[in-house]
Amino acid sequence: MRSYREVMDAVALEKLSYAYGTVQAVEDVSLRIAAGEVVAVLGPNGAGKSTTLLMLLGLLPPRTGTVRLFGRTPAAAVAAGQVGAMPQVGGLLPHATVGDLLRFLHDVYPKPMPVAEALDLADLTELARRPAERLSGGQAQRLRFAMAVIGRPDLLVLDEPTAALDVSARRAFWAAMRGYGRTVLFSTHYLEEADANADRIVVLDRGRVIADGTAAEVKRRVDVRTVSVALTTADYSVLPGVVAVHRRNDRAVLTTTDADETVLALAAAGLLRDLEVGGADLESAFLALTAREA
Ligand SMILES: Nc1ncnc2c1ncn2[C@@H]1O[C@H](COP(=O)(O)OP(=O)(O)OP(=O)(O)O)[C@@H](O)[C@H]1O
Repeated sequence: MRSYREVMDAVALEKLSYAYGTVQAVEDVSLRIAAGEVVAVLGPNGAGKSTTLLMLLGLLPPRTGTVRLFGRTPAAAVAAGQVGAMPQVGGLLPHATVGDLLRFLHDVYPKPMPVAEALDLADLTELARRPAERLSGGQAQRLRFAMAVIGRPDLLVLDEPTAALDVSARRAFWAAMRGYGRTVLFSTHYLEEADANADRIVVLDRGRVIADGTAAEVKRRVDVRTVSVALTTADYSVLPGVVAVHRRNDRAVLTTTDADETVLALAAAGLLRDLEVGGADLESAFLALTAREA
């Protein structure tokens, strides 16, 4: 029997796994997303983000595990018009105009939004008569977004929606996404982007969920600093807090999750020469987190 929660969650992934031949792409991923949440799936290249989203959409059959969207199978939820997706790449009919493409989709869905509303949401009103082949990369991406939302899906799934967009195109895209106001699941490589646009961040690495929480919680987990001292032959990797050791010229550069403990241990071991302590930026903190789980 299905639990109440399972019926109510927009997304319920239960112990999902997938392998391409011998490559284990996704391993034992369980995830629940409540209706209305905006969730980012964050991870480095090859972490398993796209594979997870393909299984979620019913486009790839899981080796093990189950997917439920609003308590239904992905196929049933998609057929009911509850799911809109923006794939990582996707052709647009080149000669059709922006308006034509949206009008066509409008007539396909059971409860669509007016074409004018989709144009407005994606900031494409001025470009309605433009053939799709003459859109810039950022404009084409906004058209894919409009095509994903025009059916008024309850769940929007976006796979790296801003890959290859410049800064201003990214900003316009996220403004459009935030205007939608329903359950959104998107994947990204960028911690900053997840932080700015999601209520919750799920960090995936080598096919597994390694962190799941609000941006503040995930950032706290990746609150790392660099401690550097004059290099000796000591084994720095065993010191408390240390997650990575780099040798740079005549210095040992330690990435640590607890700078105080690391410095105290360096002092106790007589290794405290020429100390420098610095902050790590968010991106290197995220890299340190994914490296630590290796
Ligand atoms: N069609 C395929 N055949 C073989 N291996 C694949 C295939 N697609 C993905 N993989 C492998 O599965 C793993 C997970 O890939 P996936 O595309 O899901 O990761 P990702 O997090 O979306 O990566 P990216 O950020 O690069 O898009 C990687 O090791 C990848 O090389």
